[in-house]
Formats: sequence, C-alpha cells, structure tokens
Amino acid sequence: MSTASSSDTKGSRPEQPLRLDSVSVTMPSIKHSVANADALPVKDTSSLSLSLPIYNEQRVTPENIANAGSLRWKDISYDVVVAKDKDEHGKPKSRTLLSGVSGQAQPGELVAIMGSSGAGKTTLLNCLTGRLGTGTLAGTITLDGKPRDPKSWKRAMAFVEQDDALYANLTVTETLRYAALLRLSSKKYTAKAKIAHADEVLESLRLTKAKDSYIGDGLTRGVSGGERKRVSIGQELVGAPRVLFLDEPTSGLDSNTSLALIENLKAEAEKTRRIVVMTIHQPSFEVISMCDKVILLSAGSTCYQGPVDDALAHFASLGYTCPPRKNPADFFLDILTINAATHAEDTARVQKFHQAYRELAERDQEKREPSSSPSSPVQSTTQLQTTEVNHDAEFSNNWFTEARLLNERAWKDVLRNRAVLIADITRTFVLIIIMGFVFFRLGKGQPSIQSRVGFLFMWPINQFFVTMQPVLTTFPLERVIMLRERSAGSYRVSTFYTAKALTTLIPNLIYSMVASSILYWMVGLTPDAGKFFIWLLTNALEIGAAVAFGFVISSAVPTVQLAMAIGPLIVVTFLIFAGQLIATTQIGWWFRWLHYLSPIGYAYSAHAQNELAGLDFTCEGAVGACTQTGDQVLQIYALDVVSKWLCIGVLVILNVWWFLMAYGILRVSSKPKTKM
Ligand SMILES: Nc1ncnc2c1ncn2[C@@H]1O[C@H](COP(=O)(O)OP(=O)(O)OP(=O)(O)O)[C@@H](O)[C@H]1O
Repeated sequence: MSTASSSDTKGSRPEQPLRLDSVSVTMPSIKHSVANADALPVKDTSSLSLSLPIYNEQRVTPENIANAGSLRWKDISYDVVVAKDKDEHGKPKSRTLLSGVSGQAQPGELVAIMGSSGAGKTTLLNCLTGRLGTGTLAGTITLDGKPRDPKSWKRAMAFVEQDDALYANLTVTETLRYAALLRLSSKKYTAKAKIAHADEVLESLRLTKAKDSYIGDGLTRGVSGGERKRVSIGQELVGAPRVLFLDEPTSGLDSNTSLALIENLKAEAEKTRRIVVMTIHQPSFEVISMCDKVILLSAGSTCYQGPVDDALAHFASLGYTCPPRKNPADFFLDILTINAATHAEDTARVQKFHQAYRELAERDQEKREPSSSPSSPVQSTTQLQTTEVNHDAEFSNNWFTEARLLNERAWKDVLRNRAVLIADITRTFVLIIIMGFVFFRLGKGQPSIQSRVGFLFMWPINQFFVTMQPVLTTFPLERVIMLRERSAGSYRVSTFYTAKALTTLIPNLIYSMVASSILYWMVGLTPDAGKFFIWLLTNALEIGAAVAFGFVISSAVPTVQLAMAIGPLIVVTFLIFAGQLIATTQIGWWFRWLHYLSPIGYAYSAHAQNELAGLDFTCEGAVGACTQTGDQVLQIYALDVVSKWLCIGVLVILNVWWFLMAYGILRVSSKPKTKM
C-alpha cells in the first residue's frame, strides 16, 4: 500500500506484463574459463555490451528492458538490541531504527535517500542490500516481485561502500579488468569479452585519461579522489548488477567532482536501465536536480518519496514552502532535522510529515489498485526470472582460473610495491651485516660457546619477528578487499588464501635463504653440506610458521591495531619459553605447555643440535672448567630434550596446523553476511 510515490501518480513508467517470447537471449555455447584474453578465441563480445548489462549475461530487447521489474520494499522495520539500555527486568532493550518504511525504485531511476544525520539512511540502505548486523529485520523486499534470493541477490545487486578498498599498485584498467574476469561467468564469456566489457565500463565512467594510472595510497601518489570513487563504482558495475547501491558516494569530494560523479551515475542508470539507489548528505542544487526520486527520512520513517518538485509541492501543501533560490536539499534537511534545542517542536513537525506521507501513500495506493498491490505488478514481470537465471551460479570461474587470476593480481601488487621491496631487501642486508660482523668467524675457543648459542638463539627470534610483523599490517587491509569481493560472490576463500600465502611466503623464503646462507659462512658454523641443508630447512620451516601464525592472528582480529597489539605479545611469550631464557625444568607446569608451542624454541633447539652435536671446542680462553664438546653444551642448556628431527617434525606440524587454522578462521569470518 505505501509503495506509492508521486512518480507513480505521474505515471512516468507504466508497468506492463512482460512477454517472455520477446526476449532474445544470447548465450554463447562454447564453454571454457579463461583469463588470458589475447590467447583466446572471441566468443561473443557484443553480448556484454555496456548498454545491455541490466540482465547480466542475457540480451534483452529495449522494450523488454523498459518493462523490467522494480525493487520494492514494504513496511520495513529494523530493531537492534542495545546492550547498555535495560528494561525494568534488567534485560537489554531493543531500539527501533526504522519503522514502516515503504518505497520502490524503477529501472533506470537514480534514487537519493536523504535525511539528517541519524535519520536512518545507512540503515535503510543496509536493509535493502541485506548487509545487516545482528538486528531484526521485518517487512518485505522484492525484486521483480519476488523476495530476494540470498544466492542470486549477491550478484543481482552491487554495493559501493563509503570508503574505498582497492589494490594500490594496480592501474585503473587492471582493477576493472580483474573485477570483470573474476565476476563474470567464464561459462558464458571469453576472457576477451570480459575485458572488452571492463574497458567499456572504464570509458563510460570517463576514466580513459586515468586508465594507466596506479590507484595509489597514502605512500604512493595515484588517481584523484573522484577517479578513485569512480573506479570503486566501476568495479561493481563490471559485474553487471541490476541494482547499484551507493553509500554517500560524494562524501569527501568537492562540488564539481561530486557533480561529475552523479552525472555519470545518472547516465549509467539511464543507459543500462539499472536501478541506482544512493544515500547522500547535502547534495548541491545541480546534484539533487539530477535525481529522479528522493526518499526523505527522519527519525527512521519516511517523510516523503518521489521527484524533488513533487516533494516541494507536498511540503508546501503542508505549510512549509521552500524559499526562492534556496537549494531544495538544504530546505529538506532544515525541516526534517530534529534539533536538541527545539526537540518537542521538531518532533511534532516530523510526525506531521510521517502522517501526511502515510495518507498520501494510501490514497496513491487506492488509485493504483489493483495493479499496484505489492505483489501483483511484479508477478507479471517475474516470468522473466532473470535474476535466478543469470545470477545464481556459485562462482564465475573454476578453481584454477580463479587461483591464477588472484595470484597474478597479488604478484603484481607485491612486485610493484617498491617501498616495501626496498625496505625488505635493505632490512635483509642490514641484518646480514649486523649479525654477520657481530658474530663474525666465531672459532672453536671457549668464548665461542656462548657466542654460538647466542647466535643460534637470536637468528630464529629475528626471523620470526621480521617475517610475521608485515603480515600483521598488510593482511587485515587485504581482508577488507576480500570481504567486499566475496560479498559480490567473486571468488572462493581458498583461492584468495592460496594467492596470499604464496605471495607472502615466497619473498620471505628468498630473503631468509639468502641471509641464512651468507650468515652460515660469515659466522663460521660447521662447514658440512648436510648440516648446511638442515640449517636452511629449519629456517624455511620457521619462516612458514611465522607467516602462518601472522595469518592466524590477522584473520581472527578485525583491525591492524588489534593484530599489532596481540601479535608481538604472543611472540614475546614464544621467546620467553623458547628454552634459552629460562630452563624448561624451571618453568611451572601451568606454563610449561607454552614451551611446546614455541616455534622459536623448536628452531633454536634444531639449530643448536645441528651445530653443536659432535663439535669439539678448544680450551683457549677458558675461565674455570673447560667445556670440550658441543654435546656437553646441549646438555647444559637442555637443548637435546627433543631430538633435532622431532623439532623439525613439529615445525612441519605447526606450519600445517596454523595454515589450516588461518584458513578455517578466514572462511568463517569472511562468510558473506546477508540477511534477507
Ligand atoms: N547497531 C546499532 N545499534 C544501535 N544504534 C544504531 C545501530 N546502528 C545505527 N544505530 C543508530 O540508528 C540511527 C540511524 O543510523 P544510520 O547510520 O542509519 O543514520 P544515517 O542517517 O545514515 O546517519 P549519518 O548520515 O550520520 O551516517 C542512529 O541514531 C544510529 O546511532
């Protein structure tokens, strides 16, 4: 009943039953999944023409597109439990953020959700997208008259969040092309067709000038703020969604850039007949004039929905006239805001607006009966069932194609990150110089015993710290990108994880192998091929454990700050219980288990046994008793309690366990949370 708006009363787009026989569907028959466009035969690039993506992967004739179904929401309410507010029984109270909100958006429309801060704009957008927290959602939301299906909905819609999450070291073109390659079905399109589509999106978003620029970040200069936002939008558009949601797309942009962006969105909506719904704070006159419809919210309820001019006429009829030359957006905010100082007066006014809109919507509804009842118009269009036909595939590519694309993208990002590469290489050589010259050519005298043990303890600590620390700072940020791309159904967790693990492990292994090899000879450890190999193997396994452990922490916590607080704390614990600082026999039983979890301890013990077993020392420089063999040293430090091979075996187990554990945590924590 309350889905009516003045746009309906104007009859701007009558809904007509859709005849399925008039829809020409182009479904290329060759099935294969590919990434390298140049290596491929072209199947049907034209079928992905930008002007046709509304039905994602189907060709639809213009008149059928015009008849396509709408997005409708009816009596939406959303309640959350607020832990700190208690009722008379001491139970947490629930708070209603939205109540009785109804509305609709038609294909090709640009719809702006407006209201003062706290009015419920973002909450409504989240209800419509389905990306909700733990609250309770009531009401109905339909696309083509059918309730959203969680499986197909994530591909039928796209959500551009307020803050952008993009790979800094990819160019604009690469960002959009990877998005297309990952999101569009390989069963239906060749890589070439997908790339052509991405390039078309790039052009339509007027990004041609910036196509070869890197996205950039705080460290490296990249595209401008407006271009960055357009790339974020383009990334979603390449998936050819039917509905595009945007949360405050103009925030942080100057007025000209905002205007250009909204012009883009308007043109996009018109050209593709896509529904575009956005929240917007304080649009300029030009921006608000471009919106086909505004949804005005205050205190979690609708005050008006319809074209701007109709809204102005509606409020004028209630005694609130927009002064001449005043921006309607500012006027709406003025009359919809509830200020603390004039709370009672403002609340009464807003309630009057709620009531007036309810009555208007009911009248509108009656006029439109029976065709506009919430279910009937849409049932007529559901015959097409495009959403289900086109968006229901679990993933667009097979596992190997996905893994290859994600690896390619991740390697580009790693190898182009000059600052990090230079820092890592410098760090490796500084460590070689410091450690190598401090522990240079230790010899076999008595003082070399302490120095040897010191080096064999310091090196694993060093390796663990310098490897794990960068994982803690980079992984949570990439996880944000992954969560967003997974919400759009772009790929599996396993392929992302494989790419991330390889691009983290391989560089770290290279740095470690180079440093460990040089140091082995600089320090003067036993020149024996077998021992040298075990030294490298132990170091490699420790690097694996450090990366895996970094993944465990960063996939379990939501922010870099938390990861950085927890990570070093645990590593210091590993260090304390590694067996050098306190003898295992002196650790209380309640703490002793920590010793058996310490990868640093196992690496230290394996290194010590590898180096000291069978080694003879001279008594040169002895003060008091002379320790003549390495085996005696192992006994003094209790470093042979767990055998060398068992230490190596446990390092293998820790690698497998932590890599799997991180994967499990990531899988659970990255499950797209859609509430329908
Ligand atoms: N999970 C939550 N628990 C409790 N209150 C919430 C929760 N989420 C939102 N709110 C409250 O609901 C109201 C509407 O929030 P919402 O973010 O939708 O407002 P908004 O109109 O988007 O505001 P802004 O323009 O400032 O972003 C606010 O008062 C907010 O504090």
